Amino acid sequence: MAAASSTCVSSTILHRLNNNTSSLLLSSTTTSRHRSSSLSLYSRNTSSIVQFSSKGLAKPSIEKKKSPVQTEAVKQLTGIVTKAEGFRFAIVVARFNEIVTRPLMEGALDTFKKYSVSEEDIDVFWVPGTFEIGLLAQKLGQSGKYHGIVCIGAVIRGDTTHYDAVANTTASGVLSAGLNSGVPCIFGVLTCEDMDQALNRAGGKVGNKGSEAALTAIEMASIFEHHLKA
Ligand SMILES: Nc1c(NC[C@H](O)[C@H](O)[C@H](O)CO)[nH]c(=O)[nH]c1=O
Ligand SMILES: CC(=O)[C@@H](O)COP(=O)(O)O
Repeated sequence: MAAASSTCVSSTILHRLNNNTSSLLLSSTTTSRHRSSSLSLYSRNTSSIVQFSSKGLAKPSIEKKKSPVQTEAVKQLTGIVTKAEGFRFAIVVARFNEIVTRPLMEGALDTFKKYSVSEEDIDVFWVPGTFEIGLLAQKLGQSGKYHGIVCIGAVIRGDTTHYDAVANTTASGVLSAGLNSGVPCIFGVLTCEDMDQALNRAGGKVGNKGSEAALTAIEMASIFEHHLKA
């Protein structure tokens, strides 16, 4: 097949392939004037090379993707939770559904103490509801007084769509507080269908999400303190 016609055919094939598949790179090489050009389609998604020639679609040769080589040179950095002494934390907790948020807050305090965070280095701030958490978390982060902010609330679905508004905006608010202040703000807010789900996560059979949030705060504070400081 002459190069031109094979290119024409190739572009047709490619057009069809492109319509049905994601990115494909086209490269056509002419092996010699007298031999048909071969078209190699490289799919970015895999390392497979599909070869076309005048004799039709050749059997694809699947190259086994090489896994990235792990070398000693690659640093793997994590937080060190056993070095929490001296870290200062704030807990912002919603009073709404206090029957749930208080045990969550107490779980966080227990975990901080278990990991040697001094009681003098922990401040607890009570806000009316979960929706109010984000703004205060950002202010506390921007104060420069804390290595981490634990945000605790319990949003429990009622009869209206208010749940979605509170739950979603609170998640965004806590994320923004961390991004805007540069201080880890940890999302320890329960979003539950009913009170049983909430109580099970506030020291019940599923554990204590407040305790988990405190441990996350220690790990993140450690990454910032031990790996990001100049
Ligand atoms: N329904 C829940 C609320 N609602 C109150 C809001 O958080 C907020 O205080 C109010 O909208 C005024 O801004 N709060 C929760 O923490 N949990 C709920 O289930
Ligand atoms: C998450 C809420 O705001 C919810 O508790 C309020 O209940 P309702 O949707 O019945 O007003």
